[in-house]
Amino acid sequence: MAALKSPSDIARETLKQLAARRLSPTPDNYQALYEEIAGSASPPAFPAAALRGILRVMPGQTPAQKRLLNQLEQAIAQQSWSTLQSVMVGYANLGLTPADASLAPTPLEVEAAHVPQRLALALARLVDNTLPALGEEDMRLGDMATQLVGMLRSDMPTVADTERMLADFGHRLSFAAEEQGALRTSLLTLLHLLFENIAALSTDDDWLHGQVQALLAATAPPLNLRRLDEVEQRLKDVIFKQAEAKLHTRQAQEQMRELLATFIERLAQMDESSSSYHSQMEQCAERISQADRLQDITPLLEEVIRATRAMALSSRVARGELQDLRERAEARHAEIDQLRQELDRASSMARHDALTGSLNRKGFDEAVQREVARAQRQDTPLCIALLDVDDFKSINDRLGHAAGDEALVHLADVTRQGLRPQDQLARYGGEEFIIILPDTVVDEGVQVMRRLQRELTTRYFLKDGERLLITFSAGVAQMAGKDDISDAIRRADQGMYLAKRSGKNRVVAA
Ligand SMILES: Nc1nc2c(ncn2[C@@H]2O[C@H](COP(=O)(O)OP(=O)(O)OP(=O)(O)O)[C@@H](O)[C@H]2O)c(=O)[nH]1
Repeated sequence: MAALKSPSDIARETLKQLAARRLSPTPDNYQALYEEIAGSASPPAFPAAALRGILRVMPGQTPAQKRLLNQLEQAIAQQSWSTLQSVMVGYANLGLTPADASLAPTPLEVEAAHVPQRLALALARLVDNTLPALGEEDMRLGDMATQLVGMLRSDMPTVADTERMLADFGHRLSFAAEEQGALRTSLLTLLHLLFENIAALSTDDDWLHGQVQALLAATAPPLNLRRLDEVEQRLKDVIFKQAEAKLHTRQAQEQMRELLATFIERLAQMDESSSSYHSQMEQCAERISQADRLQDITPLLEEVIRATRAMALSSRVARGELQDLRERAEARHAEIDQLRQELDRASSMARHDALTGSLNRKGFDEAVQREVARAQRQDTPLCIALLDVDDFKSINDRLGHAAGDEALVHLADVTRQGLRPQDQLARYGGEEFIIILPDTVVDEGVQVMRRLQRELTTRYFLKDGERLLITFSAGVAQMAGKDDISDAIRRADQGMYLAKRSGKNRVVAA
């Protein structure tokens, strides 16, 4: 700008500049501008010392704050008012305008704004696992879960989205869970009413009454699958007993009716034949008393013999009919026995092994199907371990079959206690057990089995004061991809066979 001589020119120019620079017309601004235009005052010194003092107390914990502190240091070093200005604006905008290009988040900030992948996947699994328990009544909840799981399994889900969607889902879930709780309670109430009703119908049957009382006790919360299994079995017994009682009553009534009808008919016949027999006898006796000659008596005697034979025949027929009735009653008895055997077969189809309380083959088949589906849905590993007690025959031979049974119960107890709640133990054959290990890779599965072996060395099986060490050989196999589970079981079996062959009390990964 050319030097201006007259003060009025300088004053005019100062007013123009105030407007041009959009500065407030304060006395300070006017004076500073006037001196600048007149060239009379030197530019103010840069307050580096004061700014350094401020620098020392400025916060610098977060990555963004550290970056701004660096800029402030540079501004002081370069005595740059514009850098200083951008630092101050940066501080003022911290947390307000992350989208501002000058405040673009650093990689660390980006990471902090996203949910770590492992946590996101664990959350997705948690949401997935809650759904079966909630039924399918609430479609909206299902949709929300699908969206939430989809977001959690996407690339870098943000904390903000996760927080918002989890809060919405949690809100809806609390309603659904409350509803499920109420449903459960009212179903249980209905079940109890049903049981009480059965009890009321069978006041004269002590056995049935006892069973119903046991059912009522077994269906009191907390419930679990095993107790429900017992309930199922008891209920089958009760139903059978009811059916049997009904059948018995009907058969007994029928037999009574038949017997009564036959009896009356026989009685009438007997009465008829015996009264005609009697009158015939009386007539014969009369005629015999009047007969003087033997040849007159002979035909009368023949008549007596004929009448007596007819009488005997009619009694034989009556006896035959009664015999036939008895045979029919026995045949019905055999039918009832057959029904009872069928019930026993049906009961053995329940899910648990009666001796050890672990799952039986049917229970295992159901459980493994569930776990395979879950592993495939969630893309998690699944292991199968097959174990067979070593030299079990010698325990039986030496201590008896009952002691062998107790040893199996001991092994099942120790095994169950050494496993996680989500692992499942099943009795696969006589002294052979199978374990489902969800979320487990083969090396971990082998470790689990070795830990069980160690556990058995510290917890002896005690029989009549004798401490017996029970050992087992095991094979462990991991289900691969979309494998058929029977492949994994077959491999585990091969592993177990190898463990036996290589000296027993071993675990082999297959
Ligand atoms: N007490 C009892 N014994 C059973 C039961 N189921 C099977 N067994 C017996 O278990 C024994 C298994 O014998 P083996 O197959 O020769 O096996 P082992 O003696 O354990 O020999 P290795 O398997 O080679 O270690 C047989 O004698 C069966 O009768 C059961 O429920 N209770």
